[in-house]
Amino acid sequence: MDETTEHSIMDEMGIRRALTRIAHEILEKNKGVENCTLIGIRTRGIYLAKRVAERILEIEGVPVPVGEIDITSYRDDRIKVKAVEDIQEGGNLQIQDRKVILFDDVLFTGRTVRAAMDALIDLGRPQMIQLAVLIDRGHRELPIRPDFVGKNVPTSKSEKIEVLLTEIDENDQVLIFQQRGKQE
Ligand SMILES: O=P(O)(O)OC[C@H]1O[C@H](OP(=O)(O)OP(=O)(O)O)[C@H](O)[C@@H]1O
Ligand SMILES: O=c1cc[nH]c(=O)[nH]1
Repeated sequence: MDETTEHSIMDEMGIRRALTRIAHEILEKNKGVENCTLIGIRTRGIYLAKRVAERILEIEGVPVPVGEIDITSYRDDRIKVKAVEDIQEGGNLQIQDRKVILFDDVLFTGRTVRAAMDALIDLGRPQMIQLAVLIDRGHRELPIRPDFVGKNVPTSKSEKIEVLLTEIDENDQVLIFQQRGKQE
Protein backbone atom coordinates (compact mmCIF):
# COMPACT_ATOMS: atom_id res chain seq x y z
CA MET A 1 0.00 0.00 0.00
CA ASP A 2 1.18 3.56 -0.80
CA GLU A 3 -0.29 5.21 2.26
CA THR A 4 1.48 5.83 5.57
CA THR A 5 0.67 7.49 8.92
CA GLU A 6 -2.97 6.49 9.11
CA HIS A 7 -5.29 8.22 11.61
CA SER A 8 -8.91 7.55 12.45
CA ILE A 9 -10.98 10.75 12.30
CA MET A 10 -14.46 9.25 12.78
CA ASP A 11 -15.58 6.07 14.50
CA GLU A 12 -18.81 4.08 14.36
CA MET A 13 -20.57 6.35 16.86
CA GLY A 14 -19.38 9.47 15.03
CA ILE A 15 -20.69 8.18 11.70
CA ARG A 16 -24.00 7.17 13.30
CA ARG A 17 -24.48 10.60 14.88
CA ALA A 18 -23.55 12.42 11.67
CA LEU A 19 -26.05 10.39 9.63
CA THR A 20 -28.79 10.94 12.22
CA ARG A 21 -28.12 14.69 12.07
CA ILE A 22 -28.19 14.64 8.27
CA ALA A 23 -31.56 12.80 8.39
CA HIS A 24 -32.94 15.57 10.62
CA GLU A 25 -31.47 18.28 8.39
CA ILE A 26 -33.02 16.74 5.26
CA LEU A 27 -36.40 16.63 6.99
CA GLU A 28 -36.06 20.22 8.14
CA LYS A 29 -34.85 21.64 4.81
CA ASN A 30 -37.51 19.83 2.80
CA LYS A 31 -40.29 20.12 5.41
CA GLY A 32 -40.57 16.32 5.39
CA VAL A 33 -39.63 14.01 2.54
CA GLU A 34 -42.62 14.33 0.28
CA ASN A 35 -41.42 14.06 -3.35
CA CYS A 36 -37.83 13.30 -2.20
CA THR A 37 -35.68 10.46 -3.56
CA LEU A 38 -32.29 9.58 -2.07
CA ILE A 39 -29.69 8.43 -4.61
CA GLY A 40 -26.35 7.00 -3.55
CA ILE A 41 -23.27 7.22 -5.74
CA ARG A 42 -21.58 3.83 -5.96
CA THR A 43 -20.25 2.33 -3.84
CA ARG A 44 -20.39 3.73 -0.36
CA GLY A 45 -22.81 6.54 -1.15
CA ILE A 46 -25.46 3.84 -1.65
CA TYR A 47 -25.06 2.52 1.91
CA LEU A 48 -25.09 6.06 3.32
CA ALA A 49 -28.34 6.81 1.47
CA LYS A 50 -29.89 3.58 2.75
CA ARG A 51 -28.87 4.32 6.33
CA VAL A 52 -30.28 7.85 6.18
CA ALA A 53 -33.54 6.51 4.71
CA GLU A 54 -33.76 4.11 7.68
CA ARG A 55 -33.26 7.04 10.11
CA ILE A 56 -35.92 9.09 8.31
CA LEU A 57 -38.34 6.17 8.62
CA GLU A 58 -37.59 5.92 12.35
CA ILE A 59 -37.95 9.67 12.95
CA GLU A 60 -40.87 10.48 10.67
CA GLY A 61 -42.50 7.11 10.01
CA VAL A 62 -42.34 7.79 6.27
CA PRO A 63 -40.49 5.61 3.73
CA VAL A 64 -38.37 7.48 1.20
CA PRO A 65 -37.31 5.86 -2.09
CA VAL A 66 -33.61 5.03 -2.35
CA GLY A 67 -31.73 4.54 -5.59
CA GLU A 68 -28.19 4.12 -6.78
CA ILE A 69 -26.15 5.56 -9.56
CA ASP A 70 -22.92 4.23 -11.01
CA ILE A 71 -21.10 7.05 -12.74
CA THR A 72 -17.85 5.18 -13.39
CA SER A 73 -18.33 5.56 -17.12
CA TYR A 74 -19.35 9.23 -17.01
CA ARG A 75 -16.35 10.70 -15.23
CA ASP A 76 -15.04 13.70 -17.11
CA ASP A 77 -15.92 13.52 -20.78
CA ARG A 78 -17.51 10.07 -21.03
CA ILE A 79 -21.19 10.41 -21.93
CA LYS A 80 -22.66 6.92 -21.65
CA VAL A 81 -25.85 6.85 -19.60
CA LYS A 82 -26.62 4.09 -17.10
CA ALA A 83 -29.92 3.56 -15.39
CA VAL A 84 -30.68 4.60 -11.86
CA GLU A 85 -31.97 1.51 -10.13
CA ASP A 86 -34.27 1.24 -7.15
CA ILE A 87 -32.27 -0.89 -4.75
CA GLN A 88 -35.34 -1.44 -2.59
CA GLU A 89 -37.68 -2.74 -5.26
CA GLY A 90 -35.32 -3.76 -8.06
CA GLY A 91 -36.97 -1.49 -10.66
CA ASN A 92 -36.15 1.86 -12.18
CA LEU A 93 -36.65 4.95 -10.07
CA GLN A 94 -38.55 7.96 -11.33
CA ILE A 95 -36.53 11.13 -10.92
CA GLN A 96 -38.59 13.39 -13.18
CA ASP A 97 -39.84 16.34 -11.08
CA ARG A 98 -38.53 14.74 -7.87
CA LYS A 99 -36.27 16.37 -5.30
CA VAL A 100 -33.18 14.20 -5.64
CA ILE A 101 -30.78 14.05 -2.71
CA LEU A 102 -27.44 12.68 -3.91
CA PHE A 103 -25.17 10.89 -1.45
CA ASP A 104 -21.43 10.27 -1.62
CA ASP A 105 -18.88 9.32 1.01
CA VAL A 106 -16.17 11.88 0.15
CA LEU A 107 -16.38 15.21 -1.66
CA PHE A 108 -13.03 16.32 -3.07
CA THR A 109 -12.69 17.94 -6.53
CA GLY A 110 -16.43 17.67 -7.20
CA ARG A 111 -15.94 15.80 -10.50
CA THR A 112 -17.81 12.69 -9.35
CA VAL A 113 -20.80 14.75 -8.23
CA ARG A 114 -20.77 16.72 -11.47
CA ALA A 115 -20.82 13.46 -13.43
CA ALA A 116 -23.68 12.16 -11.28
CA MET A 117 -25.68 15.35 -11.85
CA ASP A 118 -25.06 15.18 -15.61
CA ALA A 119 -26.26 11.57 -15.63
CA LEU A 120 -29.38 12.37 -13.61
CA ILE A 121 -30.29 15.27 -15.84
CA ASP A 122 -29.86 13.00 -18.88
CA LEU A 123 -32.24 10.47 -17.31
CA GLY A 124 -35.03 12.86 -16.42
CA ARG A 125 -35.46 16.39 -15.13
CA PRO A 126 -35.38 16.44 -11.33
CA GLN A 127 -37.20 19.34 -9.64
CA MET A 128 -33.95 19.98 -7.77
CA ILE A 129 -30.78 18.20 -6.72
CA GLN A 130 -29.33 18.44 -3.22
CA LEU A 131 -26.03 16.94 -2.08
CA ALA A 132 -25.17 15.03 1.10
CA VAL A 133 -21.63 13.83 1.85
CA LEU A 134 -20.13 12.16 4.87
CA ILE A 135 -16.77 13.95 4.45
CA ASP A 136 -16.02 17.26 2.73
CA ARG A 137 -12.24 17.44 2.41
CA GLY A 138 -12.08 20.62 0.31
CA HIS A 139 -9.97 21.17 -2.87
CA ARG A 140 -12.92 21.72 -5.17
CA GLU A 141 -12.19 22.14 -8.88
CA LEU A 142 -15.81 22.91 -9.75
CA PRO A 143 -18.42 25.23 -8.17
CA ILE A 144 -20.13 22.49 -6.14
CA ARG A 145 -21.22 22.93 -2.51
CA PRO A 146 -22.85 20.24 -0.36
CA ASP A 147 -26.18 20.89 1.40
CA PHE A 148 -25.54 18.28 4.12
CA VAL A 149 -22.08 17.43 5.53
CA GLY A 150 -21.18 14.79 8.11
CA LYS A 151 -17.79 16.34 8.84
CA ASN A 152 -15.64 19.03 7.25
CA VAL A 153 -12.06 17.81 7.22
CA PRO A 154 -9.41 20.32 6.12
CA THR A 155 -6.79 18.31 4.21
CA SER A 156 -3.70 18.80 2.14
CA LYS A 157 -3.81 17.46 -1.41
CA SER A 158 -1.23 14.84 -0.47
CA GLU A 159 -3.59 13.27 2.04
CA LYS A 160 -6.30 10.74 1.28
CA ILE A 161 -9.56 10.00 3.05
CA GLU A 162 -10.92 6.48 3.20
CA VAL A 163 -14.45 5.75 4.42
CA LEU A 164 -15.08 2.23 5.72
CA LEU A 165 -18.66 0.96 6.11
CA THR A 166 -19.64 -2.40 7.63
CA GLU A 167 -21.79 -3.30 4.64
CA ILE A 168 -18.60 -3.96 2.66
CA ASP A 169 -15.69 -3.24 5.04
CA GLU A 170 -14.53 -4.67 8.35
CA ASN A 171 -15.98 -1.81 10.42
CA ASP A 172 -17.40 1.73 10.34
CA GLN A 173 -14.58 4.21 10.33
CA VAL A 174 -13.09 7.19 8.50
CA LEU A 175 -9.33 7.18 8.02
CA ILE A 176 -6.91 9.84 6.82
CA PHE A 177 -3.58 8.94 5.28
CA GLN A 178 -0.52 10.87 4.27
CA GLN A 179 0.24 9.45 0.85
CA ARG A 180 3.87 8.52 0.50
CA GLY A 181 5.74 10.29 -2.26
CA LYS A 182 3.17 13.10 -2.58
CA GLN A 183 4.15 16.68 -1.70
CA GLU A 184 2.06 18.56 0.89
O1 LIG B 1 -14.83 14.85 -5.64
P1 LIG B 1 -13.99 13.83 -6.38
O2 LIG B 1 -12.61 14.33 -6.70
O3 LIG B 1 -14.68 13.27 -7.57
O4 LIG B 1 -13.72 12.63 -5.36
C1 LIG B 1 -14.72 12.01 -4.63
C2 LIG B 1 -14.94 10.60 -5.10
O5 LIG B 1 -13.76 9.85 -4.94
C3 LIG B 1 -14.09 8.60 -4.38
O6 LIG B 1 -14.38 7.71 -5.35
P2 LIG B 1 -13.23 7.00 -6.20
O7 LIG B 1 -13.31 7.48 -7.60
O8 LIG B 1 -11.92 7.16 -5.50
O9 LIG B 1 -13.70 5.51 -6.17
P3 LIG B 1 -14.14 4.62 -4.93
O10 LIG B 1 -15.52 5.07 -4.52
O11 LIG B 1 -14.14 3.25 -5.50
O12 LIG B 1 -13.13 4.85 -3.84
C4 LIG B 1 -15.27 8.89 -3.49
O13 LIG B 1 -16.03 7.73 -3.24
C5 LIG B 1 -16.01 9.93 -4.27
O14 LIG B 1 -16.98 9.33 -5.11
O1 LIG C 1 -9.24 11.55 -0.32
C1 LIG C 1 -10.07 11.17 -1.16
C2 LIG C 1 -10.28 11.84 -2.38
C3 LIG C 1 -11.20 11.38 -3.22
N1 LIG C 1 -11.91 10.29 -2.89
C4 LIG C 1 -11.71 9.63 -1.72
O2 LIG C 1 -12.39 8.64 -1.45
N2 LIG C 1 -10.79 10.09 -0.88
